[in-house]
Amino acid sequence: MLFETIYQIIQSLFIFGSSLCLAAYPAVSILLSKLPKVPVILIFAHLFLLAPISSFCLPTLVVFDQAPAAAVSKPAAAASKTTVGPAVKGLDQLKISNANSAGNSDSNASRPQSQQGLSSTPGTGTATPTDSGTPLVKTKRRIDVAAEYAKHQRDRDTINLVVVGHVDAGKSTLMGHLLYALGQVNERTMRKFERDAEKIGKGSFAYAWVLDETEEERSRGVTMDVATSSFATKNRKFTLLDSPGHRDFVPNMISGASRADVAVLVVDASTGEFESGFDGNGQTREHAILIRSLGVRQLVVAVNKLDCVDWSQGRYADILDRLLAFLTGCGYLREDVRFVPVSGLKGTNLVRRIDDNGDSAAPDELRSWYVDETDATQGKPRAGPCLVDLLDTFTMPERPVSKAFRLAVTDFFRGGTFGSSNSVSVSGRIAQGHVQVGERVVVVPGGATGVVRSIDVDYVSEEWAVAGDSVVLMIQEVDMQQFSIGSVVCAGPPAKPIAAVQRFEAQLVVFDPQVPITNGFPALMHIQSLNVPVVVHKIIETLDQRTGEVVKRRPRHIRKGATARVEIRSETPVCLEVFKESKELGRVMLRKNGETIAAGIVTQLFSK
Ligand SMILES: Nc1nc2c(ncn2[C@@H]2O[C@H](COP(=O)(O)OP(=O)(O)OP(=O)(O)O)[C@@H](O)[C@H]2O)c(=O)[nH]1
Repeated sequence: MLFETIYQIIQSLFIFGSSLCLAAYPAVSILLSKLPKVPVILIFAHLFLLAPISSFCLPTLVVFDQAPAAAVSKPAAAASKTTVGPAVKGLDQLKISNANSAGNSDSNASRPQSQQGLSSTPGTGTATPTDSGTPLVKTKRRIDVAAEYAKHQRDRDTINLVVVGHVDAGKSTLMGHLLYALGQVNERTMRKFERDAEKIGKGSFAYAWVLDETEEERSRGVTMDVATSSFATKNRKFTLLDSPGHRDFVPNMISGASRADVAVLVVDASTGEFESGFDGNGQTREHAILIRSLGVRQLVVAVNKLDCVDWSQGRYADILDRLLAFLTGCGYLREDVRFVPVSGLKGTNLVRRIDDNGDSAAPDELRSWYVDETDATQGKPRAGPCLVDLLDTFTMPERPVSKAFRLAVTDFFRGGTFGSSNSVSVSGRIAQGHVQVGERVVVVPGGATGVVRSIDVDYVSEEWAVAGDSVVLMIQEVDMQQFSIGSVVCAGPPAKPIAAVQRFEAQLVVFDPQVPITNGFPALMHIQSLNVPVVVHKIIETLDQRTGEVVKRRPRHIRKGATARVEIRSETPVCLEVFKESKELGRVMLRKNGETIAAGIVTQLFSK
């Protein structure tokens, strides 16, 4: 304070002196002109000296007039344009924020400070310190993802569609042909698939090659892992998950199905083939039960290879009756299940109706009976809907966007599009919530944190993603060893991450195990993409499936088809949610000796 006062007095004296000199200058110069011997140069030198000093003093005075607090409370737009030194408290903070919004600084600077990420919320676009305290997150402005999603929901919402069915039912051929007919595969590629498939004696698999991409799958003519693709119909966008039908690959099929909203169940209508998929241990039954247990409600049944039975209406009707009885018995609603007669190989009834404006090559047998009943009542029968028509009417499932972010990891690998060695790319479907670039996330189990550096949604780079999106997140500042299949990436603090437990209670529906389930029964538990050994530690009680009332307490075993409450223990920590909190992360499936024996929901978690 004292220094300031003295400094101000000196400045005032200088200003007063220089003003006096200026005012007196004309009179003095006349006087000097009469006295040529006086050293005029000295007087001019004095004036020149005073001028710069006073021009320096004036702004300095203005700065000291402003209290530091006033500078902080100024809007950021004004503050970011002021080139005042770092001594002015508060402005250095703004500079960090602006520097962090590289490439976005213009738009950021013009917004009020409250919107510039100056809040202390982690991962919200501020200079978030790392463990070592250094600013880490080079984020863009914080996006209100829920609001953005609400605005663009219709344009961007994608339905995850899984294709299931018994081995060789024709799933890959059907979907490969559909993708080709929708223009997702170009002519040249298709002709190449045909030539190459022909060369190895697998000509009939050419369309399947669109989805079966590995050499082993192609040479064996068997899908082994889930293939992902995408396509759009008039009103819907789909992420397609083509799953394997062979019983050896059911775990892969579960991994695909656990990401699905809706399904196409493909059945082979040819003589004897429908029966081998449906009766006994066929995968038609197992897949239908599995996807229902995983939460899939809406189903299109593609009755395929009808060309092999001359498009027989009787065969179609028989398959429809048998499947409908079975499907409604295992929890599907009649109105959520639709049937369509098709040939994946010939491309019949896939993307066009078989009436006049549609497929001119459609067989007359099919034309004769496959009519749309609603139009028939108006006296002008037209062909029934094709596969794409039915896909187009799937109801968009609700996305739990407002819940805390959770992504169950399906796959992970070091680095990513930026080739950064200290980052890990993880793929999976967002089970709930949303995420954006720059956000801090936590990996469970383990609790390691990292920062989302990039997001790919269906192979397109995006700033944010929401529940239901199939994504690849590149996460920085986290070690690859922190991840495993089944890890769950969660919103960072202060949000509560998912629990990782080794003991929990579940309500199971038991299918048809070879050996009855008793206390201490070992099994393999599937949750999302994770398979983990567990033990049914204790059967608590059996329940009435319809009313939920207790039938028997502490029974010795669980009968086929019964519902029971059990305690399950796992060898390693598993990320789980109680079903009523999260439908996606609260479902479990038990398998034993390659057979699905039970499916259910998590009802309680125990920390120890
Ligand atoms: N005639 C006829 N053959 C078909 C039809 N659809 C598929 N196929 C044949 O059935 C065989 C198996 O087809 P895929 O598409 O590989 O069957 P898939 O269900 O995907 O097999 P997996 O995934 O390994 O279970 C191939 O030889 C196809 O050409 C059809 O509509 N009609």
